[in-house]
Amino acid sequence: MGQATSDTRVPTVVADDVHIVYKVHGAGAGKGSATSALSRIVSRRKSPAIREVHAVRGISFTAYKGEAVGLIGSNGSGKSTMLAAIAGLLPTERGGIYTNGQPSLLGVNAALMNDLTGERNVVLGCLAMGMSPAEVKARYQDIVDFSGINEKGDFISLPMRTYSSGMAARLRFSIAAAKTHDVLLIDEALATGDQRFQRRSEARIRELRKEAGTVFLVSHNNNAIRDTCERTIWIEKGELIMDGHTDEVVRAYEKHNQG
Ligand SMILES: Nc1ncnc2c1ncn2[C@@H]1O[C@H](COP(=O)(O)OP(=O)(O)OP(=O)(O)O)[C@@H](O)[C@H]1O
Repeated sequence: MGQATSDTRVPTVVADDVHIVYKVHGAGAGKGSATSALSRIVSRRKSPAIREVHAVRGISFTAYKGEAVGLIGSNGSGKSTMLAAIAGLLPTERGGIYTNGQPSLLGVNAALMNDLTGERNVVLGCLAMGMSPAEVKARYQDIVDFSGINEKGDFISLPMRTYSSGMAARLRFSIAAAKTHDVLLIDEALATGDQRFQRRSEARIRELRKEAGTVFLVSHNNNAIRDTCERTIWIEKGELIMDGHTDEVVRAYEKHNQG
């Protein structure tokens, strides 16, 4: 008999040689269009009608239940693209992403409705995440309190368009964090909000991890990554540079940025 393996971890996200290509239509093409007039001014070079951006190039990893995984890398390295692909929002050009459980993307662009009040958005957001009306009623006050939206007045009854970007991001996070997620994908949510809110959200992410799922966190804030994730994946130019313990990976990333 061979040696028994004792890996009892449950895989939640498997990325297998993932390639993602954006196809940008109308990049400078089209007779007489504003874009072509503009491109005549800015450049004499003829641009193709469709331009391809190969944003993710052969990334592979497996994430497990109970893990919080940080995604780091410089601007445009492919972190948000990878997150959107895990959420199932972008098709892969090559390779595949397999998820065990429902991924939820909580990002600065999560869909809330600007013309509706914070109150209505909390209810709709919770229903959209699959909560029953009774659950929404039971969780409503906790969500509003967690967001801190009402600390400086009755903002929750005002339309979301009157909120600052930080307030809106806090409300999005609070709605998404009210539910236990199989796979929770967070894009820069911790970078918004004041320090008190950041501490609250970091604590909530730790709870969400204990409650079962896997958390992915994209951030330029290395301290938030250190405090929240014990594993980190570093991406540059769409390629995986390093995948390991957060301390080691962040140290290498910081060293690379200093050099
Ligand atoms: N909708 C899009 N259409 C075309 N190209 C895109 C689109 N979104 C991103 N890209 C390109 O894909 C690459 C990766 O972008 P992505 O937003 O994933 O990077 P990122 O690491 O999240 O960056 P940042 O840290 O600046 O948020 C970049 O070259 C970017 O220009």
